[in-house]
Amino acid sequence: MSYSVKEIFYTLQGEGTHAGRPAVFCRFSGCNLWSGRESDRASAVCKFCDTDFVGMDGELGGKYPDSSSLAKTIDTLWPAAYAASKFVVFTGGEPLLQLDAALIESMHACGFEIAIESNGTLPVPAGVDWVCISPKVGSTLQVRKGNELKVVIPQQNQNLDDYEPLDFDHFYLQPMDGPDVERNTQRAIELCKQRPQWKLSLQTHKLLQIP
Ligand SMILES: C[S@@+](CC[C@H](N)C(=O)[O-])C[C@H]1O[C@@H](n2cnc3c(N)ncnc32)[C@H](O)[C@@H]1O
Ligand SMILES: Nc1nc2[nH]cc(C(=O)O)c2c(=O)[nH]1
Ligand code: SF4
Ligand SMILES: [Mg+2]
Repeated sequence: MSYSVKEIFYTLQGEGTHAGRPAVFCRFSGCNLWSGRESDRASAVCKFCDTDFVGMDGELGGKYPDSSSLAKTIDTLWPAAYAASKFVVFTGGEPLLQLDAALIESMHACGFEIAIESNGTLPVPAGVDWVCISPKVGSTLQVRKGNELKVVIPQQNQNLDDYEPLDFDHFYLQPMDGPDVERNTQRAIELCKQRPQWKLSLQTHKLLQIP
């Protein structure tokens, strides 16, 4: 199968458990919860997205004809002398619309540990090494276990009680970026203190002004 990729870049993971860890990000085009068009945002299931995932016009974006060509391109961004710590994050858009067994196999063959950032509405294929799920109110959460659950707050009609029984190793509250980010951050801090099952996840790449 071919893959539609918006961009591929090497940076530090900004969020969650692996914040600060060098990673190649592969951002797939397209999402099942928003078209990516501003004119559709108000009527989308997910209305607060901070990301342009439309088209294939970013750095190293394009249509990759097969898994080995995509894996090879991702591998070129990793410093060759440090092959033991190869780490790729598949995101989007929604990566589980495209990530399949062939690409997982090709990434492992290149020596990569594989992480995903997903909205949790689609099944996770076998072989993914780190599963981060960020549920969206108004969508049906299919993935109920994984490594980290990263809930963006606040969302209308959100109830953290719905998430606390799920089978994740880490529970994060991430303040929604936008005009109210400071207020949302204070709210996240208060909620973590009230419900210490949760930890704070900041989007450190934005604070650092790196990709
Ligand atoms: C752009 S999404 C792509 C992956 C996947 N579609 C998902 O939603 O998890 C990557 C991460 O950014 C988070 N995110 C998106 N918009 C945000 C915003 N305005 N403020 C804080 N986090 C945001 C998402 O919840 C998700 O954890
Ligand atoms: N540095 C950095 N860390 C990230 N963690 C999750 C991201 C995403 O957009 O999925 C992201 C991103 O876009 N950049
Ligand atoms: S599900 Fe993820 S990629 Fe899709 S619109 Fe929401 S935050 Fe953006
Ligand atoms: Mg991002």
